[in-house]
Amino acid sequence: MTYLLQISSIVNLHDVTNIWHIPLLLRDQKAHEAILKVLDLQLVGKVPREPKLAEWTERASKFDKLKTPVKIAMVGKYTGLSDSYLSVLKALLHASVAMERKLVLEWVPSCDLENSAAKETPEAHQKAWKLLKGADGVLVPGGFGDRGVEGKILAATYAREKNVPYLGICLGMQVAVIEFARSVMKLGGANSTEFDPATASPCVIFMPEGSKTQMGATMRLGSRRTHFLANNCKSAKLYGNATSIDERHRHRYEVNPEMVPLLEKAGLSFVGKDESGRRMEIIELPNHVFFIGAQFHPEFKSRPGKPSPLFLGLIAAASGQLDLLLKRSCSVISSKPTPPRYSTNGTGTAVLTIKPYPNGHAKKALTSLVNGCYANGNG
Ligand SMILES: NC(=O)CC[C@H](N)C(=O)O
Repeated sequence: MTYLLQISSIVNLHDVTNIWHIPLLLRDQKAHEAILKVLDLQLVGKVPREPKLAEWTERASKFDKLKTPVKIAMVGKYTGLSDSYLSVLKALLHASVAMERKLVLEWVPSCDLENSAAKETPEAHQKAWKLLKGADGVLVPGGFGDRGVEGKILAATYAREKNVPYLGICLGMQVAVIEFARSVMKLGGANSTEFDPATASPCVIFMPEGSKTQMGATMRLGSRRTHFLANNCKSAKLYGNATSIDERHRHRYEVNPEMVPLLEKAGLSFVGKDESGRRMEIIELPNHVFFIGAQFHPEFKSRPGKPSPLFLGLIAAASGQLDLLLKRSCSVISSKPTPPRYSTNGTGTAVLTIKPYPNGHAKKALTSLVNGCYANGNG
């Protein structure tokens, strides 16, 4: 069979400084017109509308110009395979762009932080700790299985004790709870039953409605509602003083509701819960510069022009801009929500000029944002 390919249907995508330039290359070569033609979606007698890419263009070109770095240590298991954490990586990039910082990501294999690595692989151990200690912020992403968990717990201890900004996602929140129980409440053997089914202090447990024998379709998945219980907490402010938010989930274990009163008494705040009030969604340490854990995955809803509020908070805290961000975020929300908008104040510092969208998801792309830039230029 012979296909006739129209010359107008051939586009050339050469290497660009960052991936956000690609839609612009497509537009320049009128790829949108070719696609509409092939799909027979052209309006008769009308010229195809030009794609609205002004904000996108601004972001793509500013992306290339960012200089001030923000260094984030990503403490995980598959640090050799960045694609395993692609959504997290992109969410960090979106937030860095919004906060006008060049993202420098340090991959820290959690196993290498563990005490056993000091003997077995001393060089890797030293390197991992050097990377962690050199970072402006720490992120512990989601994960399954016990390999490297003790290293993640050590990273949480480090961030808590040294007042280094910390964002824990799903497993990253669970390890922060385990760490708090062990170090602050002195419950030495505290653990998740995922890693130690016989632990005497099960601060993270298997969810009652789950099934251990049937792995398919038994996870708590998808979009669920979180209700904020304290509106003076950082996360509620970051979400524009929202009373509730919808974020996406993917987990089998949860913070043990029976242990919550004890954890709270010892100083850990559970600021977001599900509608039943028994399922913990967000933790915070009130006296820490930024120590937040979320049972959900905020990275899944992050977009280039509307960064996830929790990622924005991490990057803001890691770059000394959190106070400013929170001050603006907690101003009165109008009945008609508007997206957060930033401009520069001439010193390269981001200034939030418009109140955030209450559910944390801006309806349109942020304007006046200078770029964040991940080292490989991809994003
Ligand atoms: N996505 C995750 O991080 C899951 C965390 C943990 N393994 C659980 O199933 O609850």
